[in-house]
Amino acid sequence: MDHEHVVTHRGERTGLPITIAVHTTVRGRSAGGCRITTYPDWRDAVTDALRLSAAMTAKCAIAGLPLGGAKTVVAVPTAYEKGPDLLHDVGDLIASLDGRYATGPDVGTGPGDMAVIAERTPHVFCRPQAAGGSGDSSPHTAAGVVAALRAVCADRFGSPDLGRRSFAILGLGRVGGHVLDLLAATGATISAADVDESRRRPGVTWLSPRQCLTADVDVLIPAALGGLLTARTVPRLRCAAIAGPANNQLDEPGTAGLLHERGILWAPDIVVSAGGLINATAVELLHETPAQAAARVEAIGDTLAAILAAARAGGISPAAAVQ
Ligand SMILES: NC(=O)c1ccc[n+]([C@@H]2O[C@H](COP(=O)([O-])OP(=O)(O)OC[C@H]3O[C@@H](n4cnc5c(N)ncnc54)[C@H](O)[C@@H]3O)[C@@H](O)[C@H]2O)c1
Repeated sequence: MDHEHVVTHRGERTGLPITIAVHTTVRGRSAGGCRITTYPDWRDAVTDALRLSAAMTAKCAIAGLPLGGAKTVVAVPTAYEKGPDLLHDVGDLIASLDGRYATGPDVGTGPGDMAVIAERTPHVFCRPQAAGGSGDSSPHTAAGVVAALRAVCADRFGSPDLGRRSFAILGLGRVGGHVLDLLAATGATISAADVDESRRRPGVTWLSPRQCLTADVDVLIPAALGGLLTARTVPRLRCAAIAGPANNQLDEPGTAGLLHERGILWAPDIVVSAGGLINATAVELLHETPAQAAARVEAIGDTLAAILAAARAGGISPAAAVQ
């Protein structure tokens, strides 16, 4: 057993199976989001909690946070509408761990849900600012992405100057929209796509999602869904580098090798996407000032630069270097 503590509990109000997996608290208390979604069987949710909590340990360590990894996973029936009862069940189970674990948003939960969980336990991060939390994480995630883009451009093109480069942003949601604003301020050449046409922006070349994925640009920025880099899509790519906030961009780990063989620099999403987590946990769990938290987010650039340098020196992919 790799994990320090795993508990599956039937919620007293809802009867739904809630699993909390604490991977480790060796580096500090554990943190990780609360995922509420459907699974074929509740045991699959337990398996997911084990996998996701171990991944959180790696994410916190790479981000330089003195925290361990953990995760809450709740398996709900199809079309289930969550309400305060379920969130209070989750809060009670977190409270039973006496501060060893703090939760935040994940698939199926958002900052508003964190405020409801906080009615049962203080061990919550990423609540809305009005509820005493650090608020929307997406501007901080975007700041981390831009720090990562500078490191990518320095490594791939010999200069961190973003204004001289072209970018294609796939997904103009909360994070993608902020990244676009930050890049536009540098004078960079930007194209973008979103399935939602209402996200179209003036001054930006608008593409279909398919065109965006294969755009002839310096850097592709995946900012929508994961799983877009596959054995089928990699041969069609025309970008020189890829770095973005979307989680789980590779369909499977071996795809990093395909990108490396094609000479496309892929910055691991576990590093690039960490800004929101870093800011929220630094401010709410480690009680740092906003300036200290911002410095941690900015350090994503230094962390990635070191990974890219190690990859270059070893002739291996950045994904292999981050292992
Ligand atoms: N919000 C954060 O702080 C944060 C932190 C870490 C990682 N991420 C990851 O970054 C990604 C974006 O997060 P977000 O918070 O901006 O989400 P969001 O839902 O606000 O935005 C996603 C955008 O992608 C668009 N989209 C969906 N499918 C698409 C497709 N096939 N082609 C083109 N566009 C498509 C949606 O219309 C939407 O505008 C997600 O993968 C998320 O898990 C977000």
